[in-house]
Amino acid sequence: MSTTRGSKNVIRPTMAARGSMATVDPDDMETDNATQVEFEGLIRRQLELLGEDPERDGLLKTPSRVAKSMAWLTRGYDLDARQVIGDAMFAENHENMVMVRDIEMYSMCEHHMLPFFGKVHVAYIPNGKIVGLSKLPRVVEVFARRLQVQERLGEQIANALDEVLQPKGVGVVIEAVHLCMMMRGVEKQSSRTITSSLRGLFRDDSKTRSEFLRLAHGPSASY
Ligand SMILES: Nc1nc2c(ncn2[C@@H]2O[C@H](COP(=O)(O)OP(=O)(O)OP(=O)(O)O)[C@@H](O)[C@H]2O)c(=O)[nH]1
Ligand SMILES: [Zn+2]
Repeated sequence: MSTTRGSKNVIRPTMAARGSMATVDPDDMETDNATQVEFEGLIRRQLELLGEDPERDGLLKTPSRVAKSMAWLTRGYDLDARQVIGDAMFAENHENMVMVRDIEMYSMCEHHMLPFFGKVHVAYIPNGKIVGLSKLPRVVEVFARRLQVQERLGEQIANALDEVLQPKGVGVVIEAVHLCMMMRGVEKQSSRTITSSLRGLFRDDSKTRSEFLRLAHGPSASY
């Protein structure tokens, strides 16, 4: 389950941003100076090609802001699902479905590098061990924070949970809107894309599949 960008020169998030995603300052990005300078140069050139003046006051810090922002938005390349789950797996004989639904997700489509975002519903049936609930949204982050397509995002989440938890089944449903279909191109404002990735009993057992899809698509609770 190799998930890193490798050793190439890339703008990268800090160790803190990789390990503890909830608390890190998005501006707190580490990178080697040469990579940062090169990236900022590209953004400055992009501004010029857009007919802008990169020296005007409002744009002076934009290349550096964009570099930090992109490092943050793609930090999933430096994360690994197995590491994120760590040892938060506990022996437990729970034989029914466990589901965390309505997990907020922000990603970027690899075709236009525009955001797509929405909700992810993740469920599994344990096989002798359960996982810390917070780890399911963390695994979503590992794969969402990259250049993606929605279908692959769901498959990668399902594969990672299947591999690490070895459960009786896994189900992942993603409901998302794509800005590349809203603010440009076909300009459809209310269409949503729904994908599902099913493994084990979720794929092979119709009752399990129905229960999962009913729970995933049912109304959200309001607390
Ligand atoms: N399957 C899939 N397609 C996506 C996703 N995100 C964006 N796309 C699509 O990628 C396709 C790229 O098509 P192209 O014809 O190469 O690009 P384009 O001319 O910009 O396409 P339009 O968006 O139709 O203007 C578009 O149909 C997008 O809607 C995704 O997550 N999954
Ligand atoms: Zn797109």
